[in-house]
Amino acid sequence: MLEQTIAFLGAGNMAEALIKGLLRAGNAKPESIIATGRRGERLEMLQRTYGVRTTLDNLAAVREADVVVLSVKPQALDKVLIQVATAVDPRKLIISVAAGVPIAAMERRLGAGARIIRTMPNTPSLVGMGACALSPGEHASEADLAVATRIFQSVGTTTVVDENLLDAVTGLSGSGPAYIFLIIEALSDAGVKVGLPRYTALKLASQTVLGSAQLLIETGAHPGQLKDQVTSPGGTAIAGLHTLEAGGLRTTLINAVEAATRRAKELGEQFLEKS
Ligand SMILES: NC(=O)C1=CN([C@@H]2O[C@H](COP(=O)(O)OP(=O)(O)OC[C@H]3O[C@@H](n4cnc5c(N)ncnc54)[C@H](OP(=O)(O)O)[C@@H]3O)[C@@H](O)[C@H]2O)C=CC1
Ligand SMILES: O=C(O)[C@@H]1CCC=N1
Repeated sequence: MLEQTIAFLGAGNMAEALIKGLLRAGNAKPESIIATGRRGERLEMLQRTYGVRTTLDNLAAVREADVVVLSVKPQALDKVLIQVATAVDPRKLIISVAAGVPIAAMERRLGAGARIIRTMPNTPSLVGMGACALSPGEHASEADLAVATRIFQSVGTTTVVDENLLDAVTGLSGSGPAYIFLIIEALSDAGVKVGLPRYTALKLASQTVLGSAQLLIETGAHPGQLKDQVTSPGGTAIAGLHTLEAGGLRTTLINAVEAATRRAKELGEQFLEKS
């Protein structure tokens, strides 16, 4: 159980996933969580559902908190940092989930000694299956990293990476759920095309993605080896794979991750230009 009071500035999708995970894992008490936002009705819903404290006042939340999670959109972050900077001191740990925004840019607003950990989680955190990478800033201690790791381990797996790799993480696992949902939707459409009822197709497509990932993780085998196990000589899978290769699926996925990584860098540059 974390003893700290944790404030989530901007209680949207990511913050809710983390709040839910922390409570479900028994890692935090509802009364030690404060969620902020702009809309009263959203905050009321969070209070009703999770029993957490809420406020429209970011500054008041930061004053009370030991750990501050910056969970607004990158475009809204600068304004929030300016708003709360006077209440941030070296006793508080700052955790950012904002895509693209560099630690140095946040330090510029919060003071050079600020203890910051920049992270990149993803939305499967909502069901405890997230993948999060964390990058500690210069002034964050080992204990800070342990606290942040504990928070994100409540909703999935964690990895520590150098900050210069976080945009790549954003392109791969941060944005990745969107790619996978598109693939599942497309596979379901394909199932319907070959005659399956929609519900059956969606169920089979989702379980195939889940099961394949689980098989890969549990066996530790190379994906190529597992692919070969599905692929009989002259069989059905190789016919499908040939079509995917002809359609450039690998290149398309590589291009997608590269484009999302580039976009994360752009968001960081835009933040630096404006701040
Ligand atoms: N969604 C994802 O897949 C991922 C998102 N992230 C990062 O997480 C962060 C949040 O994203 P996400 O949760 O999806 O976005 P949401 O839009 O769901 O949440 C952002 C929340 O911030 C609130 N907000 C906006 N301005 C302020 C303000 N000035 N003070 C307090 N609250 C404010 C919004 O309230 P209102 O609705 O009232 O405006 C909203 O509830 C982003 O920085 C994003 O880069 C990281 C990994 C994955
Ligand atoms: O699209 C976005 O900006 C966010 C960041 C990572 C995933 N979604």
